[in-house]
Amino acid sequence: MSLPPIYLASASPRRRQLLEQIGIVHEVLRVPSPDGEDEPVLQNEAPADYVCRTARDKALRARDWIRRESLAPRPVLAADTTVILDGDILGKPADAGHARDMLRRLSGSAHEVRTAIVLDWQGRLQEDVSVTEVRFRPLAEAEIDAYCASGEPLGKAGAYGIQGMAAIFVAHISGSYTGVMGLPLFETHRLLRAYL
Ligand SMILES: Cc1cn([C@H]2C[C@H](O)[C@@H](COP(=O)(O)OP(=O)(O)OP(=O)(O)O)O2)c(=O)[nH]c1=O
Repeated sequence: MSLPPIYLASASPRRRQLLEQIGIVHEVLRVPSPDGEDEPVLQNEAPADYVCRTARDKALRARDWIRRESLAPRPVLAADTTVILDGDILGKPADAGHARDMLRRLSGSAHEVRTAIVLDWQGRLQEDVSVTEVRFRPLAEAEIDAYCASGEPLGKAGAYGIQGMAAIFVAHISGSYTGVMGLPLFETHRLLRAYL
């Protein structure tokens, strides 16, 4: 069944690649964001709420941008990926030192990766979320250093990319591999098929 073309409101090359993988015709919408950093967490906001709110905010910023720029109306897809360890949100690392701290924490234990997806069409927001448990084997200091020096942790939630060199850290996953990468394809296709 063919789906209409959509806007992908994301600067993430992974999300574009994943959407291409399942043949969804799309145009990348580059909505100017306040800065390239993670949105602040609100007081007493649970990680599960944070990831959904952030994805909704991205979709709503895209809605405003389409209106302001008088772009052709089309469904908008936005997403947010967050790594959660012991109830703490591990966002994108600010620098290599920050990445090293996160990887030390992830070493030898299991964490959760949540990716919220939001579809905005005809004035209504529809959302879904994928939840994946990822377990890292214990990491040696030297491999954490080498991984940080590679630059791969930057721009990625939790300071790693499962699709890159960090694949060798991942002992087990339970959930959605594409969700960890940034766009859960099963849930995304299901959402688009249900509402478009
Ligand atoms: C855990 C993990 C995250 N990531 C990436 C996916 C996301 O790009 C990023 C999480 O940041 P997000 O804030 O979800 O997304 P983004 O800022 O990169 O892009 P945009 O808001 O414009 O859509 O981390 C991986 O590529 N691989 C992984 O294994």
